[in-house]
Amino acid sequence: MRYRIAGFAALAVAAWLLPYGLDSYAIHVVNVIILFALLAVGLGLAMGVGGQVNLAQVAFFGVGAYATAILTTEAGLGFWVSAVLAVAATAAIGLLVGTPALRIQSHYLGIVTLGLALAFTNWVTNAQVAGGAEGISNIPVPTLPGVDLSNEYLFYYLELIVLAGGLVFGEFVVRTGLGRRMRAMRDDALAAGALGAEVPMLRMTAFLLASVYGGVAGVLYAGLIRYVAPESFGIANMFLLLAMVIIGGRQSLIGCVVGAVGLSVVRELLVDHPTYAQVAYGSVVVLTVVFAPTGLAGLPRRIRAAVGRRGAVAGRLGPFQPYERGDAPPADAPAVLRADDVHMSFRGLKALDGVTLTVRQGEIRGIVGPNGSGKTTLFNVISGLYRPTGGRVEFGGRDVTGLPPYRLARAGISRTFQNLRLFGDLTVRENILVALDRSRTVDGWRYLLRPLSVVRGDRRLRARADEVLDRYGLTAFAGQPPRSLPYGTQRRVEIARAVAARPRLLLLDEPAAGLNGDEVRQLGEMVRSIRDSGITVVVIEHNMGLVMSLCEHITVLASGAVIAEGSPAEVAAAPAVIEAYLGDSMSTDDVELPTEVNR
Ligand SMILES: Nc1ncnc2c1ncn2[C@@H]1O[C@H](COP(=O)(O)OP(=O)(O)OP(=O)(O)O)[C@@H](O)[C@H]1O
Repeated sequence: MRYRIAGFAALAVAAWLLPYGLDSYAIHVVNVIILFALLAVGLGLAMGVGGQVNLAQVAFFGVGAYATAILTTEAGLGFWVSAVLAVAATAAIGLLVGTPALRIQSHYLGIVTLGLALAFTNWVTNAQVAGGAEGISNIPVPTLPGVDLSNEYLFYYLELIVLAGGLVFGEFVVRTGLGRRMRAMRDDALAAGALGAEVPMLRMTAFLLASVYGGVAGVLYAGLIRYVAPESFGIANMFLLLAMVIIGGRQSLIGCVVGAVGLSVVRELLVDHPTYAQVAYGSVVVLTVVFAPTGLAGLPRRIRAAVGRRGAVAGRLGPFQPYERGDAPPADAPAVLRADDVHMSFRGLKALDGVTLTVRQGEIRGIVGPNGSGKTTLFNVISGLYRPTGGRVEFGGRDVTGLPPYRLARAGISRTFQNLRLFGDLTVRENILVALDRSRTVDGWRYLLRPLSVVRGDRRLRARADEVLDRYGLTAFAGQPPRSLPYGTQRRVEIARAVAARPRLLLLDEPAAGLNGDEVRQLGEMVRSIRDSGITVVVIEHNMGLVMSLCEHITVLASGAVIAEGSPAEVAAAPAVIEAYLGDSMSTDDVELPTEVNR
């Protein structure tokens, strides 16, 4: 830490002294590089942190620059008033460009944002108000009392301060709740939603952040160059910017700056050889993607991980510390969950065919059935991943049919997944933090206006996360990415994460899959303790030994319909169940299933 602070201090001093060694051309180049760095940080926030492909970043830059140009020259407003309006306009455009992200993702989103960016260059090339192909000149010099900003040496310091502010703010976002939820969404949007992260709002926030950085860079560009023309905001610069972010490392904001500086220097060196320049950028990008997919900034971590894998001793999984017992629910406890005649069809295939089910408060309910009988689909409907094609789901007496996962999670439904959906690039502690964090994305204004309250809130969450880690014996792995852990430990992290969301109803999808005998026994104790703390549990499981010993009630599904329900003994004796898949081998005192179902 001390080295890091010393490093930053040395860098700050070097940056402050830099203009003293530069001629007037070089300082101009540096000023342009800083603008690219600011753009790259914005792009890094949207793409690297939020996982949203955004090929409109240079268009945001253009909107900021053009809005400043138009407002100062045609509307006659002062530079700074125009600047504020220009950034607001860019933010509005950013939200507009982000709207498609609510429906489409990955390369499709890339195509749409690129299309919108091209539409922008087309518009400015043809619109009279934007000066057509000639652009707009005579933008006034920004005024600052006592500072002559027509002097590029002084403009450098303005840019430097803005870039430093942008970096600090970006890092602040990345390392606290908002950025953590965005990173969780990037790693696994589905799991993030199931833990209460408001995925649509987070996607819009990613575009909002990118556009604000783009807008600010645009304003500075207008003030620096005092002339705007369409070619500065075209596709060539967009790809250059993209290359900067990929080379530097999109998941690290510092990496984005490094990429911007590095590639700009290469561009400057190759300025007399434009043909080779394009080939050079392309080659560097390809080499980076192949040999350092996390970019230059990711290299130290990869090296550390590689060395650590050889040398370090893995931490030990501690024992689970049971929860304190809550009050036992009364015998006539109300229903927490009610599914009423739920249907779910996939292009004609009936995965659920009129499932009706009531789960009372304080129960541990087992859901069993042959492969493909609709168990996971039922969970997906209850947790909002699928909107049922028919029927109704009630939670806590309220109709919640078709609500999005994040709303159901916030209402008190939490779940795990059959194939583990941990956030791979977050640490174990951060995985827990995402679940603990209930702040609303719309409260993101606090980052600007009440940053200290954000910091305090995050500190409280971290203390609670440490308690959760301690209870589940995971403290030794707190700082590690989950994928480095043994499978059984990962399963435990997922359960800890689901319970950290403080649900009233916990859905566990095959929690014993892949566990050894001792781990299954521990799992049983864990689930019982979770229930005793006051959380109702529904568990899908193929391990019949576990189901029979753990669940008071079992629902059996076959071909998407409930074929039996009752106590373990009743279910085991039901002829329909035996016929459906359990076979004669099933009885209450012989609970092992044939190997193909006992996994
Ligand atoms: N998204 C989907 N698109 C198309 N078909 C689906 C989809 N999800 C599930 N199905 C189909 O619905 C049926 C029920 O699947 P589901 O995963 O719910 O069964 P399951 O009882 O959980 O099975 P398993 O025990 O193997 O996990 C299967 O035939 C499956 O192929």
